[in-house]
Amino acid sequence: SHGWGYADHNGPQKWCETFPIANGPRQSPIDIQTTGASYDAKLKPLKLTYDPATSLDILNNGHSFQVTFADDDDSSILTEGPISGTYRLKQFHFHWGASDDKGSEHTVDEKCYPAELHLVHWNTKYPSFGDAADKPDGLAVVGVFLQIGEDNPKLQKILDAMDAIKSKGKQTSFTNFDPTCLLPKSLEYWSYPGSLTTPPLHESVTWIVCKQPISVSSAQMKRFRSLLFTEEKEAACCMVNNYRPPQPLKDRKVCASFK
Ligand SMILES: NS(=O)(=O)c1ccc(C(=O)NCc2ccc(F)cc2)cc1
Ligand SMILES: [Zn+2]
Repeated sequence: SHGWGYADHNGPQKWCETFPIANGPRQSPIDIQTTGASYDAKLKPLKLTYDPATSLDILNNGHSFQVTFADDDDSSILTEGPISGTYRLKQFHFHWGASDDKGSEHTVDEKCYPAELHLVHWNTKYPSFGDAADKPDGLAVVGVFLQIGEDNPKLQKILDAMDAIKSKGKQTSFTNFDPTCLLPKSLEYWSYPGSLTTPPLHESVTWIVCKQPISVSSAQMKRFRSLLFTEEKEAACCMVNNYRPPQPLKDRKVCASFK
């Protein structure tokens, strides 16, 4: 199993052997040091316009599970915020830990959350996601932290679909889902120039990390952890700790949309 993963033999500490950009100047995630983030009055509020008709299916890709969207028109888009132009929603996915004390990719003053949601968008100045994915202004990912609290009813449809995508490569229809329901009440955010947090680690992402988390219960987190990294025919390995640790900030500034 030569492919990258999250185990000791193929995990984040090894990715630089195949993807040297892993040690590049604008890698993600990072630890967001709140006192170092500067309020930028020029930053606009995020504008997320999603059409539930664009949701297609849910897939276990062996690294996470993702809900994929039709992106052949401007039905589900991100505009305003720190970006210029229009970015189309391609997919969303999560990262999480083996226990509630870890799992997020970004951290806030070294605080970890049990999970992090990523809504992945690509810049329509390029013809497709694949074309945008390696351009410095190609992608914009909205990150939302999950914190342990009450059962989150908005996750129910996702959790119910998990039984059908337990192992790597499994996929099932997932229609009429509006990811707006996964966003926190406040869309105040931090933003910084970064990268994909998994190989190929392209430095093409404008990161937009929401300050306010959404809730998930411990029981719901246990269901995330029942997914498998492995294919049906392989020895089962639970999908947990599928997160990259924070990377050096280097010569970057984090800006804040709020005081
Ligand atoms: N965790 S994250 O939000 O930073 C993230 C988002 C998307 C991808 C991705 O699409 N990878 C496959 C891929 C990458 C480049 C391509 F050109 C084609 C497919 C990876 C990581
Ligand atoms: Zn991600």
